[in-house]
Amino acid sequence: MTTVSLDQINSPAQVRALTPRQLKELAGQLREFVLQSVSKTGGHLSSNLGTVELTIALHYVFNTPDDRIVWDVGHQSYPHKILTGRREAMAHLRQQGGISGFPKRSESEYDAFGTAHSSTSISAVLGMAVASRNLGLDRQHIAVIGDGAMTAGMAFEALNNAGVTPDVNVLVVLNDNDMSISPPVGALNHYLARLMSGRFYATAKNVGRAVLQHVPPVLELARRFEGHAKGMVSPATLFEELGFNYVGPIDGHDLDALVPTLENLRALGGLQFLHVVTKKGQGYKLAEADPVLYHGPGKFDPSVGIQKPSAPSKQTFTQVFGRWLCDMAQTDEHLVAVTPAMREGSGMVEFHKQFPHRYFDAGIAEQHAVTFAAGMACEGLKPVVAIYSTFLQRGYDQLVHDVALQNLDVTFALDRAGLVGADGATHAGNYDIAFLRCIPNMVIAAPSDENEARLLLTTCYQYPGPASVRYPRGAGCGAEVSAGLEAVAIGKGRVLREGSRIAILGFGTLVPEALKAAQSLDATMVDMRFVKPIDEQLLRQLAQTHDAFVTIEEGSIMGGAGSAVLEYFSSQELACAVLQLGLPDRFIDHGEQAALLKSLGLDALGIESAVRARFPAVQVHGKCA
Ligand SMILES: Cc1ncc(C[n+]2csc(CCOP(=O)(O)OP(=O)(O)O)c2C)c(N)n1
Ligand SMILES: CC(=O)[C@@H](O)[C@H](O)COP(=O)(O)O
Ligand SMILES: [Mg+2]
Repeated sequence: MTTVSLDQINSPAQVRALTPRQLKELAGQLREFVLQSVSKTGGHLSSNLGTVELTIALHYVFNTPDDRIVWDVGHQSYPHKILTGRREAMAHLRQQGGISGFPKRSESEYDAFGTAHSSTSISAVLGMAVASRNLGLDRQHIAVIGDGAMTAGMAFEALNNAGVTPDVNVLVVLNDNDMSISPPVGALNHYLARLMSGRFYATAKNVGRAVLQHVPPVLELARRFEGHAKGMVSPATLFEELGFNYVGPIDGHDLDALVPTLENLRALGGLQFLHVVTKKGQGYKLAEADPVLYHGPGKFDPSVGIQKPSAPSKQTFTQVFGRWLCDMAQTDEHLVAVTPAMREGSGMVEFHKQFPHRYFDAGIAEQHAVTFAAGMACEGLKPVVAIYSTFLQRGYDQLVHDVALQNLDVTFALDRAGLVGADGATHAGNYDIAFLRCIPNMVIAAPSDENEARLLLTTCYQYPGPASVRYPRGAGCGAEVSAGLEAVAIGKGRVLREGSRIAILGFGTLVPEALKAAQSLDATMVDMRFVKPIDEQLLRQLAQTHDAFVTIEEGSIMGGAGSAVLEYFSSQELACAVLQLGLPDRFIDHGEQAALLKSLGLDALGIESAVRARFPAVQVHGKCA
């Protein structure tokens, strides 16, 4: 028998031509390739090591791309990318101009649906399945969803809808590795653990394999659904109650179990639910031992694993928040903190350790997290919801209807505001200023550096209503952070530099770059601190002494802080020229944050030249004539 080589596999059709033994060889090579490749580029490692066999089995059994596979979150889709013609492109994964870290329809016909925000897969495949049914197309639709992603309400909304949708082929593959990014939370996790435990798992694995070998598959499954082989499957699981045929749990690393089971399910069609058990980090001992650390590492040497940096690096905004949270919690016993499944990314590991009873991981459930905080605020607790800007999009109605409308005292720590780098457009926090500004009662703070972040967190926390503090991924200019818990006046900016004719109004962490430009232009530079309420008094004063304004923010220009300035001037019938700098009206793909900002003209030089181009008198004379 010939040996298979991953180098020669460029499409699933080639996978389908392999023998069972060759499929196993391929799995070994694919896993090694994923490890080597991610160690060079950085990316989501543990989840991908865990989906190698499942990916091979799915492409082997199903007729992709005609059959549709939707990868939930999509952070586990690297083996799929490699088998669908993107092996070489993996060298530029998540880099500017390179392929995305998530499935993307424009990238490949095999990427049936763009994902990255979790728990969308079942809704998407249900929609596709209805379309196939209505268009008379005979195809399969598969959602691969993790146990973490399964905790979101949206996944259950889709199951609920699917259960009463006639004549659709939907296979949900629950990839249960007993991990979210952090250890999983919630009662569903306990339920899945019960399904997996004891005799059910052992029996399904051993007896199931024997039966599948000796009994015609379709017949065997039909028998099971009639209840004649109930010892092999869990009786009346939640998923069966919702209208699916539940099969499993089976070992998701065992191709001999996966392939025939999937073949059976394909033959059956209709609503199928397959529970597979995998290990996050499978095959790389260090990741198996610490799947959290290896969830989304940067570059590392796989022979030694991730090492602690030798030199201390700059403090990130996330770390500033994490320290502030612990310090504030020490002084105020009413403080409670909520995360929708992002403990590590939001800097809450230490808070969880120190205040376990005041820490709440709501699961991947942003909507619930926001309203849960609202409920606590009603009763006198002071919740801090730490949430990525992009994920707050999921909790928008809850923010408007449950928090702001009732003017409840909830503080939102909005991490990953602005461009996020390697995750790209799906994760960019570009819209929060625009979507928060229009909500009555909201206070919106945009700190310009690390120390300002601490000051504004305290200020917003002390404000007895809904307030948000937005800060970006990574470090800022490296400002020293005071140890105190001082507050500043709400809605007041600070003048950093007095110049003439042109005033630059900075909102957030582009202020240091804008200040450099202001120096070259001899412009006034203001750190506005707040987008809402905006410092009207200062704007009025500046309007009397300046001819032109420049606003700058790491957020969408449309509806952003610059728009707030324009709205104020217009309401006062002040005819000031305003140049709005920020993020343009298009999605910005992955790439290194600083390089992307530069390419958008949002570094000091870019700001300066935009100002000179718009207000040419400055260029000629150094300032407006
Ligand atoms: C709406 C949303 N909230 C949070 C996240 C961040 N996130 C990405 S992967 C992940 C954990 C997913 O767990 P699971 O589905 O079990 O996949 P695993 O990582 O175990 O492979 C989280 C919380 C997200 N992508 N989307
Ligand atoms: C897939 C996903 O949503 C997360 O893993 C995300 O990539 C984390 O981003 P950070 O690295 O910015 O925490
Ligand atoms: Mg998981």
